[in-house]
Amino acid sequence: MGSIDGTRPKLSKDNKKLLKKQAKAKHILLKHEGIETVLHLSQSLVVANGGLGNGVSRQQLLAVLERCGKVETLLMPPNKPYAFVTYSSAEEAIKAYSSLSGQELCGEDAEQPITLYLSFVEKVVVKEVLSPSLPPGLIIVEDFVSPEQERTMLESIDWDSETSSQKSLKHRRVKHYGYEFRYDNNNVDKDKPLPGGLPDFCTEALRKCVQIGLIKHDPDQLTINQYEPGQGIPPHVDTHSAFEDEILSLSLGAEIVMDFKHPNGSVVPVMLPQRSLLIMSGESRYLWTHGITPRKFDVIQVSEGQTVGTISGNSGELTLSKRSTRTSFTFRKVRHSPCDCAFPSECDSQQTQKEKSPPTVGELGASTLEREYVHKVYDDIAGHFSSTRHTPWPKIGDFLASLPKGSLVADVGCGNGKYLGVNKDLCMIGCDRSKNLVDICRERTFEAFVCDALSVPFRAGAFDACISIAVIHHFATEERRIAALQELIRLLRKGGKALIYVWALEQEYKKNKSKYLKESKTSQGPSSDALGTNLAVKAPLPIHTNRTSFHSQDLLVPWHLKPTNKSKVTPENKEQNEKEHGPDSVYHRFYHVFCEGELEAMCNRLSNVAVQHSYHDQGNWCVILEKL
Ligand SMILES: O=C(O)CCC(=O)C(=O)O
Ligand SMILES: [Fe+2]
Ligand SMILES: [Zn+2]
Repeated sequence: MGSIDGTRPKLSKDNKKLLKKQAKAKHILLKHEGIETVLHLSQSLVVANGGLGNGVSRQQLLAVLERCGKVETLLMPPNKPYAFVTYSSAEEAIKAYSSLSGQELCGEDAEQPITLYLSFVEKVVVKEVLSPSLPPGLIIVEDFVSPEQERTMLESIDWDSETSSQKSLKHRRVKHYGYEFRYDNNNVDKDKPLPGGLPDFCTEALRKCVQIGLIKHDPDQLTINQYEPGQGIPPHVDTHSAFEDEILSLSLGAEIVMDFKHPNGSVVPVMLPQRSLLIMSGESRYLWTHGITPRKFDVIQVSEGQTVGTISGNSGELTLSKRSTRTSFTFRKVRHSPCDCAFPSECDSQQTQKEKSPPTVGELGASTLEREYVHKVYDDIAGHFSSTRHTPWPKIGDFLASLPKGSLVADVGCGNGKYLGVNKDLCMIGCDRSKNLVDICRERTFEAFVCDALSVPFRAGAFDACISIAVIHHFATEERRIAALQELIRLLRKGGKALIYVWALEQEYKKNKSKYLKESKTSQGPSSDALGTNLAVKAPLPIHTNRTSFHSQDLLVPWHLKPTNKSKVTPENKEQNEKEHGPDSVYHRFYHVFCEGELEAMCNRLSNVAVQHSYHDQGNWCVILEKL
């Protein structure tokens, strides 16, 4: 406000801008990270925009901070857009606060300079995560080949000879020997070995593997992957039925961090030093995915002697390492009989056998089921349903708040439009299968239209972000759930984000009951046992008792319709309702509730996305995806 009382010194335009930006940075820190800044002076500061996540390295930030005094500690949490510095005295911290706030810095990967904003913090608290241990069955042998051998091997690759076994994939260059690996079916043509077998320049390294007893099988397939900085490979499990247990990967040319993920969501970043050999076997080969995040820098440990293995979560020891060209030699042995590993959930050999038993909900059955038990029901209960859906969930609000101003966002399955208006800085468009719900959105003056989530009439890559809240669990088969996911991803531009929520089988997580279980009320109406309606008899699926734990993944969930202002009960529609849904007006919605890891595993099967975050929120499994 343009104060003219003359008591306050007039701030320059630049100063005002700085203060405004600083206030905004403080607000974001508090809102997203729970970091509380203080007004009084202290020895510690938070440096907003000075984090590893901003592409700022420890060395770079230290150099700037040390101009103002002696730095006692500098904590840089992995992937975060801030760092914490503690000076040996408050005077030094004050000096830093006044001279560095608003200062521009060119990050290591800078296209644009970033601006630092400093604020005082009482004390520095960062959740220290214990250094994870390596996934079981994973071994790294350092200095597996000599620098001379490395050079010979790299120089011997004939990238120029155009063969079908060499492809320039979007994310990296590849070349196959022994057998061609097909990226369309993630398998090899076992009866079509490539002429020439494995090249001679590998013989020495392979002999060493056998000699020191590292492997049981002699590899007969080699894939050479070459990654430029910024390139990677999506998380995957090498197809069980394609290759035997041990998979070897020799890292040449440069080090890189490979991420291993367990289906329960835990991620273990593993440093693969230059000239090291990685051996994946057992659980690490069959159950964990491995992948390389496409980026130009890795977060690594500064402490010397820590060049191999897992990266600690200790933010006092982390920095960035610039990637350079890495060439990996992945050796595998083609499998000629079905896999009988101990991890059937990830095993394609063991799944095919399962799929031979008759499906419970066939493809044709699936769309009929969805029509009767999802689309029609939502249309009938729209008014009442909408009256129970008003408060946006905080984490979904946070996701929307994190998107840049002006982002174009699709809410696929928007229901009553609960999220369409939560962030006025976004341009949001909703769609839903239920016309009555879409009408409610329009009454609320939101942009919304009717469409099916399997086919959203927008051009591919049109959106900066998408949300899919409580939608995918309404599809009756896995293929349709994957198709819905793919459609969502199709809408995203490269680098675009999607937030997905599905209902969880596990309604109690880490000893906490979800809101759904806690809200158990006696007024919830009859339990499933009392529902002897026609529908229940026709329904091929178990009927769930509301506010209790789930006993099956595919089920019908009752909805007890109560009249609302919008859906006034007239004698006529009461009669019609009772005819169709029994005297209680109980409707049933089909759900497939997801078990732990299921949503993430589904996402990981898609080649063009990376799961950025995966969590449990109020009885839902949730992921944030980025389109690659
Ligand atoms: O580059 C690597 O080390 C891994 C390559 C890989 O996982 C694959 O080709 O399946
Ligand atoms: Fe692999
Ligand atoms: Zn298997």
